[in-house]
Parts: sequence; C-alpha cells; structure tokens
Amino acid sequence: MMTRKLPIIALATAPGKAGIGVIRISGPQLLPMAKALFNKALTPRQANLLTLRDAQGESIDQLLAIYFAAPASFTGEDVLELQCHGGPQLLELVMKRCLELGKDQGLVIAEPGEFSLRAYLNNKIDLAQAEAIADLIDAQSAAAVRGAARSLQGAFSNDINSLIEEITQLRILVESTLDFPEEEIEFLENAQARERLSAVMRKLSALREGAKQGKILRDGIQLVLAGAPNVGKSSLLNRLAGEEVAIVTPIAGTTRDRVKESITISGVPMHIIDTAGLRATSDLVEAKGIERSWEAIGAADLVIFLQDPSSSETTAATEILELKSQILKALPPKCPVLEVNNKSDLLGNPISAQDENQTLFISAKTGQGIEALKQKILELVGWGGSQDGVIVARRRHLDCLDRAAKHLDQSQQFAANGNISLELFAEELRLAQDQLGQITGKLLPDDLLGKIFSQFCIGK
Ligand SMILES: Nc1nc2c(c(=O)[nH]1)N(C=O)[C@@H](CNc1ccc(C(=O)N[C@@H](CCC(=O)O)C(=O)O)cc1)CN2
Ligand SMILES: Nc1nc2c(ncn2[C@@H]2O[C@H](COP(=O)(O)OP(=O)(O)OP(=O)(O)O)[C@@H](O)[C@H]2O)c(=O)[nH]1
Ligand SMILES: [K+]
Repeated sequence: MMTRKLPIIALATAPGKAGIGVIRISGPQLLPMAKALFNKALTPRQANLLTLRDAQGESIDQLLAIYFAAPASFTGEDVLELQCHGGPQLLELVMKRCLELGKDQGLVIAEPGEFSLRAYLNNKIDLAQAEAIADLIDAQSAAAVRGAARSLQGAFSNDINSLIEEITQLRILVESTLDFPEEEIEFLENAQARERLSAVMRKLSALREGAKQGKILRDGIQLVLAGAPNVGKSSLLNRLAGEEVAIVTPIAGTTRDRVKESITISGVPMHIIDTAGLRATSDLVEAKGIERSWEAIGAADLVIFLQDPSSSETTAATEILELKSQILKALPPKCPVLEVNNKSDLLGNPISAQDENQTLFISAKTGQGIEALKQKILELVGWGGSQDGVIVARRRHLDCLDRAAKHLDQSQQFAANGNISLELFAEELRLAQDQLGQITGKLLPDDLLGKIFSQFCIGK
C-alpha cells in the first residue's frame, strides 16, 4: 500500500442513502481522466455542473465536479471530486464508470487512510495532524471535536516543534564544546545549559499534562460499576445515562451480562459498564456473567464499588471487606476505586453527600448525590476541569512524550556536578528529540505508518 503512485478512487461520504454522495479521486495526473469523463475542460477549484454518461452516452447523473490541480489539493496530487446524488446504486454506477475510464492510468480503489497518507507523504500535513483528522471523525463529544480541530490546525505539532527546536539549540551548543573536555563545568555554567534544560523539561511536562487530558478526551473513560447483587448498579447506570438502559428488579442477580452505555460528563466521554453482581453462585449463567464482571474490572480506568448500607444482608462488614480486597486485586495498575453508598433515601436521617471517611452517599432512585458523584469521577480520572486549549492525544503520543521525558531526566543527570559527561548529555538530548520527532512523523519506526493509516475509515 504504502507508496504506490497509481490514481486512487473511493467514496468519501458514508455509504447508504443521502442527499449527496461524494466520490474522490487522487493521482499524479487526472486531466486525461476528467476529459474522458466529461469531454469538457474543468475550471480548477470551482464547482463545475456537468453530466456524467455511460459508454452508450446515456446520462448517469448530473453532478458537480471539482478539480484540484497538484500540488494545491488535500493530497498534494491532482484531485477530482464528483459530488453526485447520494443513491448507493447510482454511486456504484459512477464508480464503475470512473474505473472503466481510468483503467489505462491504473485507477484502483483506495485503501483506508490512503488519501490522508498521501497528504502526509506530500508534506501537506504531519503525522499528528493526520491522526487528528481521524480523531475528528471519531470524536465522541463536542469537546473532543474541538480538541481534534486544534490538533489539525497544528496546535500540538507547533508545541512539539518548538520543543524540538529548543533542544536542537542546546545540542548545537553542547556539541560545539565536546572537543574541549577540560572546560565542561565552565561550559555548562557559561551557557546556562542546566537552566535551559530545566526550562525545556518544564515545557515538556506541561505538554504531557495536556496530552493526558487529550487522551481522556479522545478515548474516554472505562467506568465499571461493581458490587454485590441488588446494591443498585443498574439503577445507577440508568440514572447516569438518563434512560432505562439496564433492567432493574428487586431480584438479586438480575444483571447477567455486562451492559454498556456511553455518556459524557462535562464533555468527557464515559463508557459505563454495569456488571453482574458479585457473589458465589451455582447458577451457570450467572457465574459466566460474574466472570465477565471480573474481566471488566480488569480493564477499567475507574471502578465504582457500590454498596447498600440500608440492607443488612449485603452489608456484613467482613463480606464487604472481602469483596473489596478481591476488587483491588483484579484492578489494572493505577486504576482508582471509588466506594459509593447507594440508597441514601432509605437511611432515615438526612444524609450529607459525603461522610468523614470521604465515602459518597447517593440515591440512584432520587438522584441525590449524583452531581457530587460526577465531579468525583472527573477528579479521580485526572480530568483537569477545563477544555480550554486541550488537544486530543493518543496513547502513541503519550508514550513518546514519556520516553522523551525520561531521556531529558537522564541528560540532566549527566550535567550534575561530579557526574558530568557532555557527550552523554548531548546523546540523551538527541534521544529525547527523536521521540518528539516520532509524534509529528519526522522520524518513524518502519511499520508505524501502515499501522496508523490502516485504522482510518475508507475514503479518508
Ligand atoms: N469536498 C471536500 N470537502 C472537504 C475535504 C475534501 O477533500 N473535499 N477535506 C478533506 O479532508 C476537508 C478539507 N480539507 C482540505 C485541505 C486542503 C485543501 C487544499 O486544496 N489545499 C491546497 C490549497 C490551500 C489553499 O488554497 O489555501 C494546498 O494545501 O495546497 C482542500 C481541502 C474537509 N472538507
Ligand atoms: N430505595 C432505593 N432503592 C433502590 C435504589 N437503587 C436501586 N434500588 C432498588 O434496589 C433494587 C436492585 O436494584 P438494581 O439496580 O437492579 O441493583 P443491581 O445492583 O444492578 O442488582 P443485580 O443485577 O442483582 O446485581 C431494585 O429494586 C431497585 O429499585 C435507591 O437509590 N434507593
Ligand atoms: K437487581
């Protein structure tokens, strides 16, 4: 796939019936094909109202064609867009006609992400921007859209590039004095190398913080509701979702399988998973469900351990402690657990939303304490509270930033008195820079491009 030069074609709009359907073609030289399709010269970058005909001269569609001449196009190649009526059968015919007439030039159906890949390879966008396009399309909340749009405009890339630039300046300084080893201490002091490194590290740390927020915005949070049967997990899911997505009954063991629902809390996508109540059971179906509960807990970003202090049967303190320790063992590393007491409406005296042990009290039934719970959830998953200036980010970006930070830490150690090695100092700077370069695609491991672009949707 990666670097073929043949012209490619794909449906750019979603498959299915719609008002309009857009077919997009990109290639090194599309004018002959355009001529063959319409028998007419197209004005570049302008809507041309034309009739497309089949081999027999019968009209297939009256459409708008836009021709972009290389390099002034999305991909940097010639691009021809056919904005047709949006019928699936019609679009199929148009596609067939194009493939027929483009045969001599080797026109082929595009692979997922191939248009964006070409835009990247032709330096129209960098890798972080290409990823932002996919994230824009996949965005799960309005805040995620804004974050992806910022990245697409280059906000993230610019920050990365200016960091790379500062490291470059520092490297130039260091490398120019490498040949005079006896002056290392003096050099470090005169050039304020340590101060400059600290400044770079502070910037990187701010960028990592922002990227963590951006990862939350892009991927959302896997929030698992766990606990004994009948404590009100399904009721809480319904309350958070604002609709009856899970079955609620007074019968313990109602939920037999995971029920998932995606919502947003303050613009943060939350994938809430209601699980089968955890208890020993001889019921085979229930046991299977409980197995899945444990799987969900093992893949959570946050677990709410829900309890029902109004019920004597489920609140035997030892049982709760036992269940809690099982949950703690099943959690992924660093995943927080939030203990929440449900059914506060049954507890007689007016209950405040939080007791002295910081345990939250809520009522899934009345809605009491739900707002406080939502705030607590955001706090625990590390959401900074503001969407201003947030960009979307991926695991890949976070990993690169983490590795860059490690290298800067190391380079700082090689600038410490008693341990100075300018050579290693410079080498670690270079390694940090390489990691940052991977984010924008300046420097890439071999198989990465294919991996990233193949996850794009078709026609993008
Ligand atoms: N119909 C249509 N709508 C679309 C796209 C498309 O390809 N087709 N896009 C596709 O994702 C996005 C728009 N992205 C685009 C990015 C650059 C250029 C372009 O022509 N760039 C030239 C000229 C720039 C200029 O004149 O300012 C260039 O970069 O040289 C076009 C679309 C969203 N909407
Ligand atoms: N009074 C009161 N009853 C509640 C509250 N939340 C849930 N219930 C009741 O508790 C019972 C069990 O609720 P569910 O939501 O099915 O509990 P669950 O934890 O999902 O149960 P399992 O599916 O058995 O694991 C139902 O009768 C609910 O109406 C609450 O906040 N107050
Ligand atoms: K129940």
